[in-house]
Amino acid sequence: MVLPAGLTQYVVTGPRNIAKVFRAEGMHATLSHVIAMERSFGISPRGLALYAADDSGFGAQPQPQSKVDPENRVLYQIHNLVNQNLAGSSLSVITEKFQEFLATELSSIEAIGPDWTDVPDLGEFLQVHVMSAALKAMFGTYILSLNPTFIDDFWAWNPEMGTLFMGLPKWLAPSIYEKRERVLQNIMRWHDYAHAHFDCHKVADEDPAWEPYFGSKFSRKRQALFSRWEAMDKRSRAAEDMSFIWASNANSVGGSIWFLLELLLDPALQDRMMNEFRSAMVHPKSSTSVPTFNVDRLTSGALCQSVYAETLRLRVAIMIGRKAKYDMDFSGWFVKENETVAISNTIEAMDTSIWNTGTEGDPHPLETFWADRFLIYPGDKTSGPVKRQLASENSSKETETIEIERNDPAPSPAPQFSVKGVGNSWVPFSGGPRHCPGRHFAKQEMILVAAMVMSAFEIELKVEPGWRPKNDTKYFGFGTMPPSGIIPCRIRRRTQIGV
Ligand code: HEM
Repeated sequence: MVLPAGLTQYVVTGPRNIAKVFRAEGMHATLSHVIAMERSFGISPRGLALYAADDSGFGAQPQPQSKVDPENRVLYQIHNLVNQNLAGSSLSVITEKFQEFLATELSSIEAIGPDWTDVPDLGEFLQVHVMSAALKAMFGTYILSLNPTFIDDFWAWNPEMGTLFMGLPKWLAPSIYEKRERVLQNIMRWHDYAHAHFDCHKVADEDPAWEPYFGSKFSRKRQALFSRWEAMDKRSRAAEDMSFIWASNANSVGGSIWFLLELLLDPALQDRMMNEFRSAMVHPKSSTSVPTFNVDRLTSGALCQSVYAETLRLRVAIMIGRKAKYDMDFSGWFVKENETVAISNTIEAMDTSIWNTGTEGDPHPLETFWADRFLIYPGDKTSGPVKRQLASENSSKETETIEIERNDPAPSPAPQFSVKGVGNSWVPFSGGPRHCPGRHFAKQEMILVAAMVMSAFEIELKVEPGWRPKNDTKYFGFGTMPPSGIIPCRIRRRTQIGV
């Protein structure tokens, strides 16, 4: 495996071994987070020293051998803050604002009216509008109004994130470092302005849930937390926010592009999906404005969830690193204390001994997208994510314990979404104490984007018959791989929303 100098790792495979890695007690997170902060996000030397000194782990209690002052548990404290605020009522505010901004953004694209308009690249169209709405929801409107090129600058730097991580020196690629610098300078400009106009410590119940300077209360809490450490100078605060903006946008926007593409490539799937979208639609203010949705209803739709899960199964390729705290046994393979291991979500996602690959008459190889892979149809033993033989083993175990009451209602004919039996094989968000804290928002964002765009617009891809997009493997190992190349299409506004 190609790694930055000094890092060697073993790749751990199989659900039982994956579960062992995710269990907190035997594993540290690796240095890769600190390496990324230095190389990809350009943290200052002082900030880097603060991060590198944090050997306390991600548990609520610091590691017993940890030497860092509990006050300086920077990695744990930032992780914890994100985890607490990207769930529950704090997340609801952000999601609400995301919908509001995306609806306004899509409603006001003047170039697209009732007649077809050529759009050179669907990917770029979504990168601009989805990122704009997500940034404003999370961080307020000034981050963009002060930096009109922010979104272009971000997407110009994004493909180089991995190259920087691998340690490419500045003298060999000064232009890549300039791209990184532009994003950092944009964030610093926004931080200066926001701090000059609003007190980031205003995070009490009576303080606004959202304002235009910092955006969400969560964003203010981040700034207030950073201000506790002297070493978190201007550049380090900007680098930390840049890492967050990357973690959220590079992954979710790529996922949103794929979700929408799968619908556009399959008209029958599109019809089925529109039914789920319509049942969760909150009617728009006017016949041409973009509708918003009841997010809980929308994201609990069985087909929506299956398409979302299948999209991430196929399009996310991440290497999740951990370091052994003591000698460990993985099904007869031994890893010594302090050696590093990695999990590849792609290896697990392609394991034919675990996953359902369809039937002889209706095959669905794991390399291909199957919208129904995560759906269990009542009475159909060939359905569901788990390979048939394993599924019947699981269900015979269940029938031993579940007694059916005589008056039980007949089973619903509707399919149910399920990840039962593939929990440690579907791991695009990692797991254990470092489970991606943005996973709830990522799911909402991807499904909302498809629902809002498809309800407001008709889109026709301008591609050769039989064209299938491919993953851009430049991003392999770093998260969601967007489709490679451009996706020309034409778009027009629906005259009747959602129909
Ligand atoms: C499809 C979308 C996404 C995927 C596949 C994804 C995946 C991941 C993975 C695999 C990790 C590393 C966990 C580890 O080291 O074990 C991670 C970390 C992280 N993700 Fe996500 N993510 C996504 C969306 C988001 C979103 C939308 C946000 C924020 C709104 C977010 C915020 C973060 C943060 C802050 C971390 C670092 C956590 C820490 O160091 O404690 N992610 N993500």
